[in-house]
Amino acid sequence: MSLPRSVAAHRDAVVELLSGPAANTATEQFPLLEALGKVLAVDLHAPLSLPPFANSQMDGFAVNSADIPDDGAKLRVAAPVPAGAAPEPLKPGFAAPIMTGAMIPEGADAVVPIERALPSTFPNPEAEDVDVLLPATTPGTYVRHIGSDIGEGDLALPAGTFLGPAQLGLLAALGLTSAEVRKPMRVLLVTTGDEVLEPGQSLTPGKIYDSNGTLLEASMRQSGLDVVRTGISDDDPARLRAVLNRHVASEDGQHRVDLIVTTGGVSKGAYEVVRQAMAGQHVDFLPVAMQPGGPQGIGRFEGVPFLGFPGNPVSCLVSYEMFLRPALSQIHGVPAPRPVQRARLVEPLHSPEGKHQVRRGTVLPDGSVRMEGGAGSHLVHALARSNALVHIPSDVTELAEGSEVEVWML
Ligand SMILES: Nc1nc2c(c(=O)[nH]1)N[C@H]1C(S)=C(S)[C@@H](COP(=O)(O)OP(=O)(O)OC[C@H]3O[C@@H](n4cnc5c(N)ncnc54)[C@H](O)[C@@H]3O)O[C@H]1N2
Ligand code: MOO
Repeated sequence: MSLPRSVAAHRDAVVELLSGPAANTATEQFPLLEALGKVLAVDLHAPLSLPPFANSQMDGFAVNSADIPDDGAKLRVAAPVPAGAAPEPLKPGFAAPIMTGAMIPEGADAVVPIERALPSTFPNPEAEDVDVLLPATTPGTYVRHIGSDIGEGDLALPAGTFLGPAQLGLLAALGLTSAEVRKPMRVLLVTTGDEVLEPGQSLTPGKIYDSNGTLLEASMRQSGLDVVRTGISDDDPARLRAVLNRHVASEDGQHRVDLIVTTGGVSKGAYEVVRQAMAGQHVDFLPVAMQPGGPQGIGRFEGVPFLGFPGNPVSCLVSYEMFLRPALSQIHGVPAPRPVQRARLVEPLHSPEGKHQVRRGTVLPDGSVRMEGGAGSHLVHALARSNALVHIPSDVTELAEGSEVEVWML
């Protein structure tokens, strides 16, 4: 039996597997919301400045600060400036009621908030010859200057940026309706097992529902991947091979998927469908010194990169988080790596010798971490309560309460 491979060595192998000539350099234009979770293909320069005009940060009075000496001044109230209006220039000695977001009139250089005015309420807009007493202010106070967020022509987002809510919000603020994105990497995801049923079917003795498909497709979609599902494969290797062949069949020399991920059928049972289906392919099945997620398959099926994750749901999630997700981050810059923190254990822990253990836990507001469930890789409920992966290095077998561990925030 081969010696277990270290977690780092297996991650390197996954990086190498996926680092070949870029499978897909094509780009596509997507409407903004459909670009969510995808990667910007080009450097994007701002077509306009933000803010596009100087505007008020407060409800108050737009003034020329030079009109108000240190001990304040009474100014004549000008026509009000609501948000959305293009105001008249401000005359000397006047103060214009102005609302948050409204354009600063020419001739004004500061805003005095309404709370600091006397009286501290806006006059009736119909009333004529009304005065207001205002304190001194300095140029620029409560003014949001044109281009103070980004200037027209400046780099708004570099190529390679992951488009999340904030980035799409920026594109919308710039008036854009679509984005040119990298055609996402396409993954064929196949869950396997005679015992596994689609959720929604009626559960008969000995069967369980497929959680791996949903868990991994959700993980992959969050990382911006395009996921193709085949339905659950039973334990017949010939049928699984046929399914894989159908999906990798070349079109004009182009593979239809960039990566195959399977779950289950990789360990030492009598019916290991994935192992059997890969006979004759350049695929290794090997133990990685990690728990859960020990048994792993890696290689190429008909030339297409292949990863075989073990069948237990938590093993699948941990395999994804420990190998595929970091490899994508390293190669493509997206998704962003999981935030890494240190946290204090609220309880003592044991860990098997020679294996990097990845437990699931909840990082609490005081910086400590509570384990959710035990080490078992079938504990999906405990996983669903967790917000972090808790790492216990392979050379550590005992940790006392209060010990510091590395956690990855999910
Ligand atoms: N004699 C040994 N037995 C096992 C070993 C070992 O080293 N020697 N390793 C154990 C470990 S660790 C793992 S992990 C599993 C890996 O097994 P497989 O990848 O072959 O997966 P299966 O046997 O098909 O399934 C394992 C487990 O997961 C459940 N499962 C499978 N698919 C799904 C799915 N889509 N959704 C939800 N649950 C699923 C399946 O019913 C099994 O309970 O092997 C151990 N055994
Ligand atoms: O490695 Mo298995 O994934 O512990 O259950």
